[in-house]
Amino acid sequence: MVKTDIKLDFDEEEFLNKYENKIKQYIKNILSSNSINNNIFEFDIEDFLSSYPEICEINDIIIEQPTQIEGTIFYIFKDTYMELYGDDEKTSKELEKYQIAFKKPLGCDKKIDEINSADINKLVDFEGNIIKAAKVCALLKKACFVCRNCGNISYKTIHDYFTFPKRFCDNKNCGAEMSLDLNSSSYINIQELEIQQPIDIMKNPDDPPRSIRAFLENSDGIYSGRVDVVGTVMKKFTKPNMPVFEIYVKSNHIKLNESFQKIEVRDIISNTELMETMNELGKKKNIVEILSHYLIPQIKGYEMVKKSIFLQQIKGCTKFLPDGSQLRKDSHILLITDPGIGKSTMLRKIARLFPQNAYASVTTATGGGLTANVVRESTEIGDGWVVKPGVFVRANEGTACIDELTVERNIMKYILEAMESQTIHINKGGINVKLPTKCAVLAACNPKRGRFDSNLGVIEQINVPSPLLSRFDLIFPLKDIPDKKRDEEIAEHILNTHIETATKDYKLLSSVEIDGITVNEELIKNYIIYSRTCAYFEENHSLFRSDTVDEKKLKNPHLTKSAKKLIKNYYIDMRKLGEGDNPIPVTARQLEAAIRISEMHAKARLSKKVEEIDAKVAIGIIEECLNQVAYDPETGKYDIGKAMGQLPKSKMDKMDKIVDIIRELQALSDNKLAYEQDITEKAFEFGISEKEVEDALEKLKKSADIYSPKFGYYKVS
Ligand SMILES: Nc1ncnc2c1ncn2[C@@H]1O[C@H](COP(=O)(O)OP(=O)(O)OP(=O)(O)O)[C@@H](O)[C@H]1O
Repeated sequence: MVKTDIKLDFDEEEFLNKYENKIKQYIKNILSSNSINNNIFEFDIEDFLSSYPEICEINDIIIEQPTQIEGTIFYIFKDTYMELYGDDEKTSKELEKYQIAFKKPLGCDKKIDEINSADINKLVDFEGNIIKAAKVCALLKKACFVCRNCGNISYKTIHDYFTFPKRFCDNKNCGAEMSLDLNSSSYINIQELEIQQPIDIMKNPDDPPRSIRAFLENSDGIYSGRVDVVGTVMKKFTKPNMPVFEIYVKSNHIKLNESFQKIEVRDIISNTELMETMNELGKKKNIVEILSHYLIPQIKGYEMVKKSIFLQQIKGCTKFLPDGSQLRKDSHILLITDPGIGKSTMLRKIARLFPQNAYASVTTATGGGLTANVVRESTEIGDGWVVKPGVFVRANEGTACIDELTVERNIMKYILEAMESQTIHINKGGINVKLPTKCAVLAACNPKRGRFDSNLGVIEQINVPSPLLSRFDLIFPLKDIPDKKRDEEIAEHILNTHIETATKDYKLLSSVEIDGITVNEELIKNYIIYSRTCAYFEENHSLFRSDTVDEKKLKNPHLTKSAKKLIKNYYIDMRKLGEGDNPIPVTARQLEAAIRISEMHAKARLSKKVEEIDAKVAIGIIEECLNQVAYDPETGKYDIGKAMGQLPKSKMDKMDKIVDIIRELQALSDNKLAYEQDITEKAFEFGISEKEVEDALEKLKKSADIYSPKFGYYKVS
């Protein structure tokens, strides 16, 4: 008879009579075929019941009394282990470090906002996003007690973290209080987490999501991601001498959720009819335009922007270099919009499309809120330093929708790393960790002066430093220019949207028939997942059915010779325009953007190759962008500097000219200073207006190329 070290309120004798042999046989089978990781023996309830369906009631017993059953099963495990591998003192002591973790219990999955006091001491299974993670600490798990009176030694498993363990000698004629021998006790890793209800599984996504504190035993350190947790609901006094408790979850089985696409794709490839529908859709001409149009039905117009956003959701091809590093497949898009044209509506719509898509408005989030924060907060264990994943981390594998984007230089490097290498390194407060940010960025902001001015460079109109600006594949200025026809269309659209949402008689916002196929938001989402993961390559199906998807084996479309030729010729022709003293029209970044967008378009057509049509569309989108942000009306030429963060070359030339004028005037004057009036007059001879002189002097002072030792006078630095 085994004796657990916990006061039992269940009949262990009866439990063992009924189940011990089958549990022992199950453990023996597992031990002989698997190694034990991390000192955790995972008791897979679902797997156990598949071998012993006749005792399915054991699942409910475990759910109702997990702590007691964990103790009993541990001692059965210990007996079995020693039967198999020897029962010497050393093995017995070694085994003290082991733990039992329950996984895949049946019928106890809950949403975080459903976990309450009725679940105390019961097993629950829930999923959520890690919003806070403390550093890994050591927990006294198996306390060793020694009786100073009679020398008796005994062990006690610690389940309740918030009461320090005590023990009295269980020798008959002793009963003295035992003392804790910390050196002979055994410890395990423990990490405190805060896990939040995912919005996509909330009844009302607009409610504030609830979170719960979880203590993860045997943690290797997990700081972000969506996780499945199996644990026991515990209670902790909130205040001494008050019978009021806070609830938390103690767990030793947490699993990073499978990648979202994988779960969705598995549902899709098991639905032959759905796949046939989508393969039919993929064959339609202009399928990309059609689906892009219906992606954000509540916003009228901006078809090119919607197409780019639709393609961004599909993502480029998964490619690895020989050293295993991955080429960025995400396209980042920046919308610079006049007020009130619908950017927030677009971003929120995309953020709600998939669980991996996340929304943040920089006016509320700090820089760390975008990448990750390491802050000191009240924690139950550890020294208070916690990691709080930001929107780029929460959007891993999805899209980070960043509204009101403004970036101060001091946080730029973090965002640059997140967007380019798609990871962020954290090393603060004793926490040193790398978090994945494999997300596309869909950012939007208003121009500083309220309206976008095509004569000015982008960098002059928004608060985004140039190194960051050059990471965006596409920059679209959306201007609110009064236009009778367009205003009528938008007014009609907004009014109809309001009528439909009031009468619930959806037309604009509902599904649309395409050659007998009903296309609604659900189908578009499935289509995006189907094309993004290249599940239309049948040879990929086996990958998605396996436990882990080896992305290196994933089949992707690749550039055909004709597509490659088209992109290369476009790039070379554009570069020719920058020869001599002309501004540089495009750089290699636009070349890579063209490759990524071509791949997205090919996948959006469910094509197994990236063909000329895809390259043409990609070049068209990039040219549309360049026309709006890189075209310099003054010179009539493309100047990528105007778009990607430098001043237009025409403006730079004028500023250089003004510095030359100051230098000349300095040399001619007694006080070696150039008077502003003289600078303006001289500049006028070169066609530089007074306003341009004023702006240039301001910029030159800011960049310390010149300085003003006396009001109205300037000197070259
Ligand atoms: N082209 C459009 N089609 C349909 N609705 C539109 C359009 N433009 C604006 N709206 C409506 O106008 C309102 C303002 O939109 P939204 O808040 O997204 O604008 P915004 O660009 O974020 O404004 P701001 O830049 O000032 O924050 C929304 O209700 C939106 O539906």
